Amino acid sequence: MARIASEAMREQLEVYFIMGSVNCAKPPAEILAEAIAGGITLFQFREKGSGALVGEQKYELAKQLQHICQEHGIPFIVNDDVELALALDADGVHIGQEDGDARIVREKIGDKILGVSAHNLQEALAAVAAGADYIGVGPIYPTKSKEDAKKAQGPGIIRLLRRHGIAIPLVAIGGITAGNVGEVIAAGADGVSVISAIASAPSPAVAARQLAQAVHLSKKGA
Ligand SMILES: Nc1nc(C(F)(F)F)ncc1COP(=O)(O)OP(=O)(O)O
Ligand SMILES: [Mg+2]
Repeated sequence: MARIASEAMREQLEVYFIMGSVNCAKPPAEILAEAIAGGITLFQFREKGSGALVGEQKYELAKQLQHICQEHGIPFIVNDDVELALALDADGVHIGQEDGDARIVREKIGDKILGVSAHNLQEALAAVAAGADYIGVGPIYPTKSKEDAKKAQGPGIIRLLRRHGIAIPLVAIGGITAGNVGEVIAAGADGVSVISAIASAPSPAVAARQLAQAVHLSKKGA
């Protein structure tokens, strides 16, 4: 298997749903199936925060959600837990600045998708050098989905990275809604990643569809 091509990665990043059991008021499998029906393009299993599952229960939930993704051709990414990603033969992993050395993770996962969080130009340059396939940049807007989130930077950080020649596929994260997708794509993001905008929506399918429409509209206009 070869590394994913940049163009394919950019497309997959368009509507990137991130979720774990703590984000769900209904069964996670139900929410994921609805989100897929609404048009998400990529899924990240992020089992984290107070009350998150661990051990066998975490593994079983991951397997259940991975199966749903495989049934619909949606790539399945695991947050933080590289060993779990390898055990499941997941499509990739996402790591942050505190989750270990991206170079070592790249060696461990071979050609699987590697996503790395970046909050500034130095971290973005390091992620590119380490062999990341995409970077997650944010939080762009204030978020309640991540207990230890850094200060929101606004879409300007995306513009700054692009202006300094960061050309790698880039997804914006943090407080994203259908209403602010336009400015994030206009700033140079290839897509948006959300947790509560879909997981907490009355209809995850409608929420996913509105995000997808907003991204496509903004990309056409970009
Ligand atoms: N999980 C993430 N996914 C993305 C993605 F690009 F995929 F949208 N970007 C950023 C993060 C945040 O990653 P990290 O800083 O390690 O915090 P946590 O492990 O609590 O999520
Ligand atoms: Mg992390």
